[in-house]
Amino acid sequence: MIDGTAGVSGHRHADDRLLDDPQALAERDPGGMLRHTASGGAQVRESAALAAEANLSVLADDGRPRAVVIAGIGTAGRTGDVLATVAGPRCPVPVIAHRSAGVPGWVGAADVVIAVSASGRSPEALGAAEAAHRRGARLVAVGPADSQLQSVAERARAPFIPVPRRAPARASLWGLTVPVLLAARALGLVKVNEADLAETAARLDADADRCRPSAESFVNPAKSLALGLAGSIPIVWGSSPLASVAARRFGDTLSANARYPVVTGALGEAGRGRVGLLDGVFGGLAEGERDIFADPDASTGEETRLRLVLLRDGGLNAEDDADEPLAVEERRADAVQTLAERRGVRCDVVTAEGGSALERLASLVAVPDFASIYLALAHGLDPMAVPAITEMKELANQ
Ligand SMILES: O=P(O)(O)OC[C@H]1O[C@](O)(CO)[C@@H](O)[C@@H]1O
Repeated sequence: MIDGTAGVSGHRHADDRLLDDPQALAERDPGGMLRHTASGGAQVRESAALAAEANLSVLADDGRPRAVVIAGIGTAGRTGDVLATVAGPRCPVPVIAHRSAGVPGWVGAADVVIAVSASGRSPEALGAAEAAHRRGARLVAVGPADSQLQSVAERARAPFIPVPRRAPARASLWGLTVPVLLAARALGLVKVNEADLAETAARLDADADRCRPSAESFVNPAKSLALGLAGSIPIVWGSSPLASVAARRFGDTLSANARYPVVTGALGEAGRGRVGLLDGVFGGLAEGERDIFADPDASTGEETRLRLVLLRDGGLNAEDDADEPLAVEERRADAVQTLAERRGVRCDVVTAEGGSALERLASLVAVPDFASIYLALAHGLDPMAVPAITEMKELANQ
């Protein structure tokens, strides 16, 4: 064994039969990542109720802030990106996701800091909460009850939303996101109403049902997405700012759960540069040399290829509320699909559904979340325990 691989197990090639064996799935998922991920709808309802009990209305006492900083790392940091995209380009104040300890130098009494941590003890969220308090900024904190973050919030007399801890943090995206959105709503910065929350929760429930372990690969969109990605280098592009947040989230879960390298981002940006990947060693050049008669079971792993996942916003956002005209986003998404087809690069498309921005985001996140777990399981990897993260923390002494 190579030094440092203790605790690392799994197999290089995905075993697709595992995915249709519910007992094997359960054995390989001892921490219950599938179960935790299926709780997205329940997390939305629970966090909405917890936020209603916290006194968020005090946030509005000092009027509209100059800026809102969402401080946290990993999944907690992603909630800042979600807020920025749900608030949209018409948001009257800057919404900034901040991922290092402390707060930006300009933060002061005119600003609001939302500190988020699934464990309630990340140095980034704690450092930001302390700094916000010192500088007289309005503070809101989101984390588990009785955590260090709660103590800082109490010292600062700041609202605290006690979101129950689910390990790992990436299984808590919805539980952490909803309080952030509701804090911003109390400040008058986003329009998220009770119906949006209920519909988002229902959407997450329905997707969890479609992606349940007992649903076989040919009817289960997450299992088929996972099997399509197996052995590839995934490229995940979002057609709109909202879809690009979902793309980055898929990058988080593909890396942490399935341990796949992945390129993610916004199609608008990719179209001016990274789209060139489709022509390269893992794209058109590999596809051009592919022997279509070769036995796929005899694969050596040397023919690693790109697989494009396109997250399309579906054309539901009102044009006057968007960064770019919808038609431009749609044309770009059609164009990249054509490009991939011309080069033989396979492409999966997930199209957003639902009325509100939050529900559309949920519809782009849910199936990929499950797919990342099924991909891990097909490789015999425990999607929850990531030895490299633990080892990294130990070595860096965090
Ligand atoms: O949400 P927390 O507990 O502050 O942790 C931040 C990040 O650090 C990790 O625990 C990894 O160390 C991630 O799982 C998490 O998203």
